[in-house]
Amino acid sequence: MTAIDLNKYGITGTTEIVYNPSYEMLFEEETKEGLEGFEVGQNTELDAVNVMTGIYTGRSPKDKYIVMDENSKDTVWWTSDEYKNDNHPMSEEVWQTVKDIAVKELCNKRLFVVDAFCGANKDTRMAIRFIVEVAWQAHFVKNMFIRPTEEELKDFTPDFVVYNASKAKVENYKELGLNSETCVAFNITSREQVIINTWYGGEMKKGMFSMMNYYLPLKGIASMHCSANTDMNGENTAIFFGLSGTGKTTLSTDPKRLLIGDDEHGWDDNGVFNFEGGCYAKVINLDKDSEPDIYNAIKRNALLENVTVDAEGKIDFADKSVTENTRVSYPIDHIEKIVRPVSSAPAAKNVIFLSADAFGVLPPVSILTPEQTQYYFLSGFTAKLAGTERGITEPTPTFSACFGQAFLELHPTKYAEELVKKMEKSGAKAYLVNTGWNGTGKRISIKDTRGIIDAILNGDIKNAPTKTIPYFNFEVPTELPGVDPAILDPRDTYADASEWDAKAKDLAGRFIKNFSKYEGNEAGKALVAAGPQL
Ligand SMILES: Nc1ncnc2c1ncn2[C@@H]1O[C@H](COP(=O)(O)OP(=O)(O)OP(=O)(O)O)[C@@H](O)[C@H]1O
Ligand SMILES: O=C([O-])CC(=O)C(=O)O
Ligand SMILES: [Mn+2]
Repeated sequence: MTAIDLNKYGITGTTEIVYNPSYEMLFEEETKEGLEGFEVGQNTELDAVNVMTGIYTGRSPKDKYIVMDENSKDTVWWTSDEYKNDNHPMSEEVWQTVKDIAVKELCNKRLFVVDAFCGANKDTRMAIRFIVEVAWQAHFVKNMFIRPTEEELKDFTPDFVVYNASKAKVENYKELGLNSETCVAFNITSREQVIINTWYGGEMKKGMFSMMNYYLPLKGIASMHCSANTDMNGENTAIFFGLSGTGKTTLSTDPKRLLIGDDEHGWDDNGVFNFEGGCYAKVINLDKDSEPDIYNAIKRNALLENVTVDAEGKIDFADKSVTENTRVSYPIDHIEKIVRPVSSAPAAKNVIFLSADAFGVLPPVSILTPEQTQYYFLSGFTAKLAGTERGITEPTPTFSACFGQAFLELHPTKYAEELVKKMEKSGAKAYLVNTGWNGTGKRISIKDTRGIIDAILNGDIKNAPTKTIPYFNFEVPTELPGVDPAILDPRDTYADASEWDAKAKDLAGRFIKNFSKYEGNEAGKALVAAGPQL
């Protein structure tokens, strides 16, 4: 076993280091006698362990901080009154205090240390060292990040260190001017992340994604919250942007194509590459027949989170009593059709923006002009359903720049600039795909959406007859093979088209209002004409 010295991080008195545990070892650790509380894992009928992640079953953006220092002060896109975001500044003094809390928590313990990579390309990847107390957190990062070979581990020198002190609390947070006892802080200069009082693994996954989003665009590489796949020859690459729940994981897992990755990618002069070594799929209401590949990926070494499991290990995927955000992480090779051995492929030819529109306004597919591409990328629209089940209340519109505002460390226009450059070079076309609702009150079926995606990827959409949708000026096909023609013009899904009209005007107004934050400069102003018009 590689000798790891934690003293240099200030972590002293370590009783044992479990270094890069094997999957067998993780299974033993997660299910061994004597574990308590949220450390307990339970094996299930699918032979994957399920864990409860604790109070936090999702990320905590209000507790996210970045150290403001000489290096970061003029580069990071800080939150401001004009444009609020999740990049809250932290002073170097407060950073030292929270780091001390984390280090103290990790002293005199038996710890798991996982060394892994973020980024499939050797020249731009980050070597990350995760120091955690909880076995399943080690399992989560082993699944989600790129697992080094024995050879790579021999001379592994971390570029970034993550101190996960999920069991600690920032007791004096008020005094420190922080939001709560929970803290997720990044130091871009010393290249460290500190996590306190949240057990949720997504803070490590999306934390390192945020760091890639900082470092890569500054090197001229696009860094994107998207899934990606390519054809069986590894030639016709597509990327799928979208906020949570819009279908990145579902639609990129396609038995006809090779998966590159389901959530985080870079795009450099050689093409599109995955940051991750695994996938993180939603499992709420997971259906074996409509999503066989994801279902079959749930086996030994996959890790379920917050799923309801009975004493015999029987899983109830329909139960959302713990959270709607039930998940499974699995190493990417649990999916059969993937790009091997490195998760990368040539530049994308098709760029798809996924939006789950709960207003029932957006067409299921729109062909975007280059200007519309920029406008809708910067807008990053999706809608969440407020009410859970019956009696749908108000849909909640979300405008999240670049379909991933929570993870952007630079100004959104920087990501748009890099994407446009790459798209121009490869001659890529962009489409806006509504995976949400229409006038029927039902969600557009996965079958119809898959038919639309197929038509984009095999070029059928280029030969389809089209029409223009008012207010948005979207060009939409009127027929596509394998897609119900009655849904392609959203107005046709309403008993009375004037209903669509009223909702469309309302949504157009929301876009216009949201976009005003980009109108401070000439480039932003120039894009207004590409957006909805009232
Ligand atoms: N037409 C549709 N297209 C895509 N997904 C759909 C559609 N209708 C229903 N769904 C459901 O919506 C969910 C999409 O979730 P998915 O995990 O693919 O989103 P995601 O974009 O990967 O989110 P995250 O960023 O949180 O991982 C799935 O549960 C899927 O079954
Ligand atoms: O990490 C994920 O896949 C879920 C996600 O996008 C988020 O954290 O908002
Ligand atoms: Mn996903």
